[in-house]
Amino acid sequence: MTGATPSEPGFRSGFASFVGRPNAGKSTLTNALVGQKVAITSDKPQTTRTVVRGIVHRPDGQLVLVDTPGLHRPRTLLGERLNDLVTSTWAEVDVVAVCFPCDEKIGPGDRFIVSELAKVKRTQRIAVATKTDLASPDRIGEHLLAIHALGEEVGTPFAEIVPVSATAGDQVGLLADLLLGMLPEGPALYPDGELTDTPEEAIVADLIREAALDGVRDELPHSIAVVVEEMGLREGRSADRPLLDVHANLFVERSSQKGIVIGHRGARLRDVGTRARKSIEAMLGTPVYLDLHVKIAKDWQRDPRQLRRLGF
Ligand SMILES: Nc1nc2c(ncn2[C@@H]2O[C@H](COP(=O)(O)OP(=O)(O)OP(=O)(O)O)[C@@H](O)[C@H]2O)c(=O)[nH]1
Repeated sequence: MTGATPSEPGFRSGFASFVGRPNAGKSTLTNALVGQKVAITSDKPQTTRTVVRGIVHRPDGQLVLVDTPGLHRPRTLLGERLNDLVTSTWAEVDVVAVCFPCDEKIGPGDRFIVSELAKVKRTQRIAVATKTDLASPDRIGEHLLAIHALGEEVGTPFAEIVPVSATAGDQVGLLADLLLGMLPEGPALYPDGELTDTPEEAIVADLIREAALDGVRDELPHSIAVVVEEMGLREGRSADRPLLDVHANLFVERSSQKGIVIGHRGARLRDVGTRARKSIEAMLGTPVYLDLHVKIAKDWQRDPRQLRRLGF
């Protein structure tokens, strides 16, 4: 199979999705497999709102990773929509890989996800024990047994259980081999070299949101949305000195939150802008002028009209 070209028999292609409780390491694993930062990571739970696809290109196949938000008990309209998005994604992919972080015990949240997943019939499922670098070998062994027991308990045993560390790069290649082997034979779905089909605006919005969330300890984890209003190369610049103009709005729910985001005399917003600009530049390889405004969209998580406007 190795060495097959995208049109040859033996070439495999398809979709896989990482699921798991918030902070399980799904985005980091997607990035490690793709080899470039495409999905946002954050030490705050539930930040992955956009479905971002990372694409792993190999001589013997093409693996498209669909990065879904974490499933959680819905408390708002946004929460319900996110859960719908998660389950409909599961039914459309070839493999779902459930991530269980080694530094945390299996809990009711994991059981909920696995029993929801058991209802999706066609999809193959494997388990990934993530963050092995944070646990002792004994603890990892215990964790693998607990994952196995959970699969048995819900009546849908995992086809494989793979321990990995995305940050240390441990077993990431093996996981890629395994996922690829589970895909059907078929031609490449995306052109070679393409890493993601998410519009650049969405990636840029995620990077700005990531910068804005960073350091706001517990004040507003779920209350920030970013919309890129306009993005384009500035006219009149020579080809060797391009400048990308990005105009974005950062939405919060209340004026108290606006104060937190902006900071004393705008210091925090300036800092967010600088960090966001640097990560956009690193991602797109072009100098960026970032024009960032903070706006209030009152209770946007509960308002269908606002949700639509903000792209949910
Ligand atoms: N030490 C270690 N940390 C990791 C590893 N993978 C992820 N992390 C960290 O765990 C945290 C959560 O990782 P994410 O990849 O954002 O988790 P996620 O499952 O996508 O989270 P949500 O978007 O909230 O669902 C981040 O601080 C990561 O840096 C790993 O292999 N080792």
